[in-house]
Order: sequence, then structure tokens, then C-alpha cells
Amino acid sequence: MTFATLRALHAVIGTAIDDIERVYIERSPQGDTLEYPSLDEPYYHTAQHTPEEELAEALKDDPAVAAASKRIVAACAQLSTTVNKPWFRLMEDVMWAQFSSAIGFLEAANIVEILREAGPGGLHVQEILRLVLELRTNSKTAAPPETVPLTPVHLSHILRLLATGHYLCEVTPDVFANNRASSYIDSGKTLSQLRQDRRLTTLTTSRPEKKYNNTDGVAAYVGVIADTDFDYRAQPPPELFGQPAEDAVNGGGNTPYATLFNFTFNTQLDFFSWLELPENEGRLMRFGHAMAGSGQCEAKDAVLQGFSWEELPQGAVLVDVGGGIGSQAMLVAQTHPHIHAVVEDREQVVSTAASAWGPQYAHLLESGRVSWRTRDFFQAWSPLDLPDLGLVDVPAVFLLRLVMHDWKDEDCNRILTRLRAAAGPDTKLLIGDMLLQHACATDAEYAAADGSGATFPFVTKDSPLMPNLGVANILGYFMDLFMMGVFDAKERTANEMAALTLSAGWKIVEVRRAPGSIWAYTTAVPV
Ligand SMILES: C[S@@+](CC[C@H](N)C(=O)[O-])C[C@H]1O[C@@H](n2cnc3c(N)ncnc32)[C@H](O)[C@@H]1O
Repeated sequence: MTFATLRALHAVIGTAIDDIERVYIERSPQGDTLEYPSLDEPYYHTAQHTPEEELAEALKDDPAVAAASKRIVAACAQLSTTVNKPWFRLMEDVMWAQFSSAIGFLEAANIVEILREAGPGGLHVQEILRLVLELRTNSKTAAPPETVPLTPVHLSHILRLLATGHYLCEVTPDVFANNRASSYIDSGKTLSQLRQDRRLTTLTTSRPEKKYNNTDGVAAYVGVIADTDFDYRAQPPPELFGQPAEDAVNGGGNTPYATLFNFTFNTQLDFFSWLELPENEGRLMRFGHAMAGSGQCEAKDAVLQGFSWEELPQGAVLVDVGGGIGSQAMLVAQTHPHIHAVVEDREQVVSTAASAWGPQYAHLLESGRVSWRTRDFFQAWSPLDLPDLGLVDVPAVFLLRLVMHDWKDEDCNRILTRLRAAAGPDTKLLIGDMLLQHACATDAEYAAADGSGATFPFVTKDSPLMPNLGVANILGYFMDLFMMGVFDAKERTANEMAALTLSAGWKIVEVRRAPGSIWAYTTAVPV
């Protein structure tokens, strides 16, 4: 039985590679065969590429390729867990935090940028260290110098761990170069730009977060998640251990803390208010950029596929609630000229949001088709007064992307109830968030699935793979625990989301997702 399962998993991998190759062949330019991008070759998104290189990279987002890739990841993980000695698997998983810290260090120390400038031959750790120290800053978001007794030996060990885990290549002993995986974290900034950011400021106010301006937000996202102060991130809330949260986190003092985040930072503020404290200015800026990077969780432009925007009437208004710097609103307004988008957020975010955008979107801001307003989403929604449209008291769509997962159910209910009170009969609520699935499926669910992988279960009943595609989707389940630690919130299962929206008078009518993806756009209408 087990050998049959091993072979079935092996077959899944082979079939999925066939599926990927078919797409690459079909899309190859005439007379040429498009190769699958090599892990050894960096791909810097800000660099110049040949049309073939760009296409080969872009095809990873092709729905058939993305779905096949997920099956390969799921099968490889299941296969390696089956055959790995249990002790090794167990210890690797328990010690995985070391790897996460190493990636955080790679980003914070600008090593990807240093190695980009070094080129394919790489750089010896001694020279890497010299540049790391030269670029090191003393900001709140970087480790203070006295806690980093970094030597070339330390550095080579950290980088070797990363190379062994398929980030970086060790070209010759102690000489490291970027590979495709590490190049993905590249901010695109030159070392001279990074040095310039330091020079422009005083010693005590250096601004490493400027590194994230005009980037795709991936480095910023790594910085947010791997922030060295966020060590509580791996800890589930104490309630899970049967202790009341207050007893477990208040350290015997008199002040109860609502979450482990509050305990760790010794604050009674919620995360977003804390982020606005003057000493967290760099973190706030980085967070805004990181949200642009969060787009990588979804298929490219997923918000465009997640809703039938083209069916909205001329002058329809999308309200992007808690929309941050407005990355989704921009995308929708850019693609659909008949839509106006208003991004609502906290005052401090709104006051700097427009300046986060380069000339590419200037026409949307100048024409007023994208605008911002300050609104606390726990307060009542009030009509908008827009230059071209006049008074808008019934928006067409309320978008909540990556908002629900920040809040516990009672708070989400308050947010949704405010939106429900402002909704007209045709107003849609669109939620963009992970939609977790159970790690099992019933016969009825298998029978009802359409087989495309766009509905759960993501595989057919005879597949050896888990119905939620296991490790291929584990990011969603990691984020779930991260949200518990940071906000006492969570990612939600489809059933949990349905119950939550219904509690505020919204009924889910559609879920759209890329095949096999845990990320979904969920549409609800007033009950
Ligand atoms: C995780 S971010 C998501 C941003 C954006 N929706 C996106 O997908 O890129 C959550 C956003 O909620 C905003 N936010 C937090 N509390 C808020 C409140 N009480 N009222 C309005 N916005 C709030 C934050 O400032 C932040 O921009």
C-alpha cells in the first residue's frame, strides 16, 4: 500500500511537470522553446530582461502552471515527509525559526543588494561583511550594533544555511552569490542609493525604510514578518493551553494584555495605533509598502478576476475600506475607467498615501478617480462627496482586503455592521483574504467539486494529495497563527467566514479563487 502511495505521489509530480511543460511549449515564440526558469539564475524584477526571460517568469502565474506547481509542492512535501527519518523531519520543523531569522537577516543586512552588485561570481564573506557593516544603520528597524558581534565566520555559517535551503549559492568555499530565490527579495536599490539614504540623515535618524520606496514591497513584507522583535509570532495564544490570556501574559503584574503583541511591546494600544507612535515611523512606512508586497499572496491582478467589475454601471463607486495606500483601488480604477475608487483608512495612512505612488498613476489622482478619505471603520459610514459624481450615498462595492484577518469576530462584526447600514440593495461586499479549508473532505464535498481545483477539495478523491493541497498551501495556516499572535484574530475557514458575514446581515453568494489557491475573493450581498 505504501509503495503504491509513493508511486502515486511520484506520478503526480511527473504529470504536473508535463502540464507545465505543455504551457511553456504552447507559449514559446516561434522556432524557440521556452525553458523553465533556473533556480541558479537570479531574476531581479527591476533589471532589463529579454522578452523570453520575462515570458518564462510571467508564465508561473498562468493558472494551469500555478495549479500544477501547487500539486508538485504538495506531492514533494508529502513524499519527503513519508520517507524522511521522523527525527530529522521533527527537528527540522521545530528549528525552522532559525531559517526564518536567517532570511530576515539577509533582508535587513542588504545582502541581496550587495550580491546583486557583485554579479554571478559572488563575493567572499569578508567583503560581504565589510559592506554589511558599512551599510548598517542604527534605526529601530535594524539590530543595534552592540547586539551583532558579527564575524566572517558567523556570516558564512548563516549564508551556508540559506544556501543549503536553496536561497543563495555557495559558488566556492565562503563565496556566495544570489540565486533566483534570493533575488526575489531584491529591493532594486543600488548600494550607492542605500548609502545615500544614510548620508541624507543624521546619525540618529537614519532612514533604512527608504529602501522600500518605489519597490514591489517584497523586501518590506519580509522585514515586517521577520522583524526581530516579533519573536512572539510563533506562539499560539495562551488560551490554547487552557490558561486565561491575562494570567498567561501579564507576567503576574496588574495590567492585563489583550494579545501577545501587547505583552511583547508592553503596550495597551492595538497594533495599528502602536504603529503610529513617533518611534515607529519607519515601521509604519515599511508596513504600507509591505501591503503592496502582499499582492504576491494572490495570483497577479487577482482582484480583477475576483469580481465582475465590468458589470458595474458607469460612475460606480468602489470603497476600499482599510485600503492602506490603495494598491487594489489603483489596479481596479486603472483597468476599469468607468469605476471611481475611494480608499478609506486612518488619518496617518491617508495623509501620506498619495505620495507613495509614482507618475504611473498620476492621471488617476489628478482626475479624482482615485481618492482617499480618513474614516475609522468602526464608526458609521457617511456619504461621499466626489467632484465628478456629487453626493454618493450608496457605493456599489465595499472592498475589505486583508482587513478581516486583522480582527477578532466581534470587531469584524462591528466593521461589517457599519457597512451593512450604509449598503443599498445592490451593494456588494467583497472580501479578499485567505479562506482556509479543512485538511479533510467529505464524500459529498468530493462529489460536488467541479474538478477544476477552483472549488474545494482542490484534488479528486482518488488523488494521494491532501484535499487542501497540504504544504502547498501552508502559508495560509502559518498566517492564521501569526494573526492569532499579533491581533488575537485569525484567518477564517469558509464556514467561519459565512457565519461571520451573516451575523452582520451579509450573505455570501460567490467565492472566486485561482485553482488550488487558499486565497479567495468572497462576494456577499445584503440579506
Ligand atoms: C493589513 S492592512 C491592508 C491594507 C489594504 N487593504 C491592502 O490590502 O493592501 C490593514 C489596513 O487597515 C487599516 N486600519 C486599521 N485600523 C483601522 C481603522 N480603525 N479604521 C480604518 N482603517 C484601519 C490599517 O491602517 C491598514 O492600512
